[in-house]
Amino acid sequence: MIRTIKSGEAQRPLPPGPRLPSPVQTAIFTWKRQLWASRLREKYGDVVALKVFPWGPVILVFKAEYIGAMFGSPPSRFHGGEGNRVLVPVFGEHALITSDGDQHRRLRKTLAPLFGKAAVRGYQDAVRELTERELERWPIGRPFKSLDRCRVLILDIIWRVIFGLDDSPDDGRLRRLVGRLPVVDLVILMGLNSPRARRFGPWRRAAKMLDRMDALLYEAIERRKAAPDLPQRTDVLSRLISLEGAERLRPVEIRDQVVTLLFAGHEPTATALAWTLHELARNPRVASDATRAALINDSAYLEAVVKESLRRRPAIFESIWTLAEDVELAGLRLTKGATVMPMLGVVHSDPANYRAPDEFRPERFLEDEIPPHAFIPFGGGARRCIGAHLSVMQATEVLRVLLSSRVITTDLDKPEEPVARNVTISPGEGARIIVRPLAEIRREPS
Ligand code: HEM
Repeated sequence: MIRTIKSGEAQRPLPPGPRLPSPVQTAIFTWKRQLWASRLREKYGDVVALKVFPWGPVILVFKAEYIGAMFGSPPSRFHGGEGNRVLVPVFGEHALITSDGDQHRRLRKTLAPLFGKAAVRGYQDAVRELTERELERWPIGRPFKSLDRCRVLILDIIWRVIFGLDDSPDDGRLRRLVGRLPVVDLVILMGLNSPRARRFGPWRRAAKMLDRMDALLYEAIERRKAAPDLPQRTDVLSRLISLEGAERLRPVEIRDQVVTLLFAGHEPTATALAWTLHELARNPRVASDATRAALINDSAYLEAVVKESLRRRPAIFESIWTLAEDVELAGLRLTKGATVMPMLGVVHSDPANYRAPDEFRPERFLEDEIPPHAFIPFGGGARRCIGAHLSVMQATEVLRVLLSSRVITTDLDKPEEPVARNVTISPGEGARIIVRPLAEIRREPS
């Protein structure tokens, strides 16, 4: 299904695709890719070519089987780091997400244990404590955008995971700055990549904020290096600082990993959690089963709710990889240098993979057999999301705390429109919900 071919054997023109001018394709892809992807598949098949700025030729892959073959490829065939070059001005040259080859392998080996299942269990109590604290701030009985509150909560959690309980005083300056940085905005990212644009308007402001963030971050690294309790600390920063021998990281490498984990860990997780609340507010039967599960500590059902939400409402719709050699994929010959995007979100709504894919039915993750490579919200292969366990655990714990004391509904009649917001696909109204105490609902006559 996929094999390397000799240079020069690759096919021109590209696989089939629309003939619209590149700026039009860029605009539709940037803002409406979710809707467009299904139509493109219907019209052109399982592998489609587009022309999208800043990548140029882009190959979209829709079929689980082909995407599975890509995930099974050696990392030398597809370069995820090259596909993510646009992130370099923010995440840095040495970040896991912008690296390929030996650097990527080495960083992955270092970082993966910090986010494995065992390590993630160690963060569970912190997630519960921070959720309880955050829920006190949620209004009762009136609608609000839960996405905004999920962002605050998830930043609290990821902050605690990375920095631990920080007793060194920097007056919260770094934290406030990170909360305000607009750097995962695609337009800002593109401008930051251009030395000319960096001198003007919003890009100049973003570049200055980044410089300020770096200065505070390097100060935090130095302070932590000198902390007397460094050997006992279990937070990610302390563990990165304490690495020794061949694993030792330079300050710039520590900086790049911390920034990556902060930003890559924040927005997608907050968006995924908000989508889960959006779905629960519209599916009273599932919400009631989930409440029962929260009250009797049935983690399996709560986790199935989280997975079903990741399936039905994928926060990240595609991976972005660069083809590092000429290959033949599904009989099509593709040229080295092309950008190839496994369309994760399309696989999740494919009737070939799921019965009644538009239904929100967590039971499918407990009862049905999910075909290989059909559930891929975190990508796969050598570039699979390093925060996958952490994200699922966080959302499961948030549901456990939330649903054991509160009920969620909404005042909107229709599901919210999915909108492309930076790198994520998020609910158009910010996942507007109404929260009421569970005790109050239970007293109401049925
Ligand atoms: C629901 C939440 C999340 C979703 C949907 C998500 C999704 C993804 C996807 C699809 C990729 C693969 C990109 C590719 O194929 O190149 C990825 C990579 C990555 N994610 Fe996540 N992510 C989430 C949460 C997190 C969290 C909590 C962290 C960190 C604590 C994180 C850190 C990363 C990093 C560092 C990579 C790059 C991995 C590599 O290149 O080797 N993500 N994520």
